[in-house]
Amino acid sequence: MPVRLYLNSVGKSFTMHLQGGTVIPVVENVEFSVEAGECVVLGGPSGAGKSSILKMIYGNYRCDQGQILVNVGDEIINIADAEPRQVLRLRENTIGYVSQFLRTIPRVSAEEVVAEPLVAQGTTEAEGLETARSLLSRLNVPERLWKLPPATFSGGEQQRVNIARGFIAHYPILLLDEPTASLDAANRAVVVRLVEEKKAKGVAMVGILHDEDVRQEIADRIIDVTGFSADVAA
Ligand SMILES: Nc1ncnc2c1ncn2[C@@H]1O[C@H](COP(=O)(O)OP(=O)(O)OP(=O)(O)O)[C@@H](O)[C@H]1O
Repeated sequence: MPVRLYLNSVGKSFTMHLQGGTVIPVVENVEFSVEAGECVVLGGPSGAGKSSILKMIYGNYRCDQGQILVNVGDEIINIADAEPRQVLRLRENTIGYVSQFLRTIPRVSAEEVVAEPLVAQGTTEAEGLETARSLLSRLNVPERLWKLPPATFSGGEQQRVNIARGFIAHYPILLLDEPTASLDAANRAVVVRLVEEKKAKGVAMVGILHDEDVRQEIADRIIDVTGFSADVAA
């Protein structure tokens, strides 16, 4: 299977400018690749750097060292030195992010919120909404809510709207940031199936999943981030 994502000697530290420039080293020499159709789960204790690695891949955090290479058609792009405009383009067509938290936009209905990334990729509005409704239904979001803005939804309902939004579009690379946290068993099982469907389509995934059962079901490989610890004492 072709490699879709390759992290080469990636390192990250935070400089706390308001605390006299204290430097907090997080990870160094992070090295792994993810193939099409594979789900790699980042493991290790709290504070080991799992979220930081995911955020660097998504271009939210700059990495200080190394390369984060993604395959885009015939091109290889290094996210570590990509321009912000290039990062935004990657987020439209190449890298998706499924997280627990929904940023609600006032007056936009749940089905439109979900359909938006697919419509942005060129699908018609009608088809986007139809796919959105089918995902909302699979994730057990009650039909009476589909035309309402999610701002007033319960925490769990908002989370499921966000999961539907994260899975709807076609990205060759998908980042999973605790997508099953606080879901009930039925909806966890739906997420597991959605991940399996993405694998079958050749999507390369990197995830943070604390739920042991879900991890067992979807992880093809677990990478312990502790091995990349940049602890100054080490
Ligand atoms: N924006 C930031 N500014 C300063 N320090 C940060 C920032 N983000 C993360 N860190 C620090 O980097 C280290 C790794 O954090 P990170 O969130 O990546 O760990 P994690 O393995 O995902 O932890 P958890 O499982 O608890 O979410 C922590 O010591 C954290 O305090």
